[in-house]
Amino acid sequence: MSVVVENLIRCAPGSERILLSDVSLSVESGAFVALVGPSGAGKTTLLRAIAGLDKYDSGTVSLNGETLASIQERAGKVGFVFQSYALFPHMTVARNISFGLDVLSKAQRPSASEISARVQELLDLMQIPDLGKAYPSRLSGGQRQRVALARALATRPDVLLLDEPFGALDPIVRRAIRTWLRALHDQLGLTTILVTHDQEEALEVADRIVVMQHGRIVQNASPAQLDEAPETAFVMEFLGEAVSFKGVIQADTGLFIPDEAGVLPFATSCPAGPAEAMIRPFEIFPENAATGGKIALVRHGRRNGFLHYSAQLPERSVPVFFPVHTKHQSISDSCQGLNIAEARLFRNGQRIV
Ligand SMILES: Nc1ncnc2c1ncn2[C@@H]1O[C@H](COP(=O)(O)OP(=O)(O)OP(=O)(O)O)[C@@H](O)[C@H]1O
Repeated sequence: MSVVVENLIRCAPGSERILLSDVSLSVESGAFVALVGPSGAGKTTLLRAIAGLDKYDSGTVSLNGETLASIQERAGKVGFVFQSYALFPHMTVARNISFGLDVLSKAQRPSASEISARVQELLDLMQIPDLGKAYPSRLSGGQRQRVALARALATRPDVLLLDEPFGALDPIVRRAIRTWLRALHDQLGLTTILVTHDQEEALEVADRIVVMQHGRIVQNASPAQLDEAPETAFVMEFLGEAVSFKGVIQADTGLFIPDEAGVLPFATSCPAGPAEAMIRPFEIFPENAATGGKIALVRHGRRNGFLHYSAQLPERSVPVFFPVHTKHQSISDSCQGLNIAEARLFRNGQRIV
């Protein structure tokens, strides 16, 4: 089921403060979209608007081309899960899962035996087949979140909205559960929108990443496009560690000339003028690595699949990462200059092309 948001505007109740500023977003049926951005960017506000939980001042939200104005109309089509598991502590796991079905009107409600079969099917799907009779207090964080997901899926929604569902889980469980969630999304043919603070999580599970800032969408792209061509310096920094070098693009030579000594110029087809080159530490290449070079390379250790070094420039040191399979011996303790030709170029915070 596709989700289309058009020109959504929402002000804080009773004030002029804009929470969503003309937001438009189109999510294809079957897509897995991650909404990312700094705290207060408007991610939850947008998700709640899509869920029909909050009113907005203008704009439309449609599901499969149909504008739906209230949560009642959306019940069953949209399932949502929040960070706080919000399970009812006095109900068993099975009752928690069937809650959305139990509260349906008599005409809509499946029979008791259909409900219990559905609950068991969901417990199996969530890989917690034996927990139906347990109470939430007995469950681990990961199990509770699976129950919350099962509850959201009980009405067989087409759209799944997730607001930081894994925020409270430890990193190992978090990694396992997100891989499993992506498989579940594919298996059930859902359209999923996930709000997350974890950029790595977003890049790993989503087909598209929507970056929000100040109540607006600043970029909506595939993970590869976002990495290759971030629209703004903010997006570049937000999605991972980045090093910035100020400089100027020369009209006559077509070279970006960095201000700092020890950083090598590189050719660009971008228009001349002042610019900022931004690059990931693993894209920086120490040129003419040799003992006795001008720039010392200091090893710090190994993290996230990279050997972490810093290059000691005259005014500051900058991180330089090498893939872990790089042989120690082949990394010299100094170099003649840093090659930053892989950098993206920005002017006034906007990428120049
Ligand atoms: N009902 C409300 N009344 C007034 N301000 C609100 C209301 N709901 C949200 N806000 C404000 O709107 C802004 C966006 O909030 P929102 O929760 O959508 O951000 P977010 O991107 O989800 O942030 P986080 O990552 O911290 O959850 C915040 O500044 C928040 O204080």
